[in-house]
Amino acid sequence: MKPVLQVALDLMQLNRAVTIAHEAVEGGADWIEVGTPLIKSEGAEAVRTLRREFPGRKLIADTKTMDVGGLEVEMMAKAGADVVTVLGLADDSTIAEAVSSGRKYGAEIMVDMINVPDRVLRAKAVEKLGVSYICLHMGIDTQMKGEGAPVDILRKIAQEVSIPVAAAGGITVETAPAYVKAGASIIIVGGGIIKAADVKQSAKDMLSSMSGQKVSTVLSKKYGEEELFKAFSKASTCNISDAFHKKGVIMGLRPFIAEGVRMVGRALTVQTANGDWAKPVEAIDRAKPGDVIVIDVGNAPMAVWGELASNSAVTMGVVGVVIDGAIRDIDDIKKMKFPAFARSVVPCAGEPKGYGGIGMEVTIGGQTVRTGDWIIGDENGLMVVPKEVAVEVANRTVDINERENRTREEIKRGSTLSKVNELAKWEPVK
Ligand SMILES: O=C([C@H](O)CO)[C@H](O)[C@H](O)COP(=O)(O)O
Repeated sequence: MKPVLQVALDLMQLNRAVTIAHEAVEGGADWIEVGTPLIKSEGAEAVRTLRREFPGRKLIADTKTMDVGGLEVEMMAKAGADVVTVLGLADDSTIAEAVSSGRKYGAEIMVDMINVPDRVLRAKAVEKLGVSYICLHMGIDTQMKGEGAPVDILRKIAQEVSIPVAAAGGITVETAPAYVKAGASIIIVGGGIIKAADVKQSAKDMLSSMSGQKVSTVLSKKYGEEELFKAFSKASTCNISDAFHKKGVIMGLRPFIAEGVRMVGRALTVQTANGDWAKPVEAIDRAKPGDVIVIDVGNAPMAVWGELASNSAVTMGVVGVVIDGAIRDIDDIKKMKFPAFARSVVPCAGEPKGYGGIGMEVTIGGQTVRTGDWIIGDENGLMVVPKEVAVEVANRTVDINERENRTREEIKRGSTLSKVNELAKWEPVK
């Protein structure tokens, strides 16, 4: 049987959700999910509204019920939901009450296995409680660490239960086919559709992908450790700053970077003294392709880097230089389009005496930088992302960038930033 496409309306704003739902249904989406964020922002009114907008179409209220299953299912069923989600982590009595209430008020129960330790065992157990669907789900925050819903677990669940199994969690046109092949009857997609400028086409593409056709997309899957260069190259330092909660911004250095160029690389750190260019230049020979040489010279006035060092760096595949101090030959360096960030430009350099060292932790523009940390720079400025959190920050960065693309599309259609975000409604009351 053809798998069902369920579009998850994970938005705060109900009017946006209705518009996106219509576009998704025009693109062929089968079921409509009132996403958890939408239920938390608008309550049962969101379910009522979407019920009115889509009479006869399967409507899922993603309440993620953890307690008081009977009452929550009653509320959602009365508001028009056909399916209500309950967490697999909930007590059996919560799930049993939800099933009873669903039978009374006309709603089926889908059990969301998010963060359940043994999902196969739990799926078999809840099936006995009378639920109608099992959803193998990797939550959005967990996805940001580069993890998708495990296909092998889905396959095992599908083999062990006789009720339909859904898959959810960062699914894109690249990853959907594997879940269908593993036995998923329902493919639940949020960001992989609702972030698109053209939601209708995105839903069509998802359905094509689910039927086995090769489809390309601008909406990204989540990235792992080995794909961070690609991930950080997809968005600006502004997106990174938003994703990293304004941490990691290297202050006070001037960008000497060509328009539209983004410097992305892993730091190779250097410490030196005023004007001493020995260790900065020796670091070039120790660098790996894709490194950014990051020099701590304590904002000293004499240059420790110039055009010859930049040409050497290009030879070694170094992608840029960051100097908490002075640079020279900036006219030539700009002509080379070699990304450079420095506090000042001067004509004078010092002597190669060899003070300092290579590879140690340094402080640049108020930020700690270690060899291996990610350094990203563009015309907006310079960021450092510690290696330990780089996967999560990179995925959140790409997500922010993609959500902005949808906002931009709605502005293009005649809205404004404050209207799209309903700023007046959501100004903090305290
Ligand atoms: O249930 C969901 C999540 O917990 C936010 O409420 C999403 O609907 C589900 O993860 C599908 O959305 P994507 O992961 O963005 O495809």
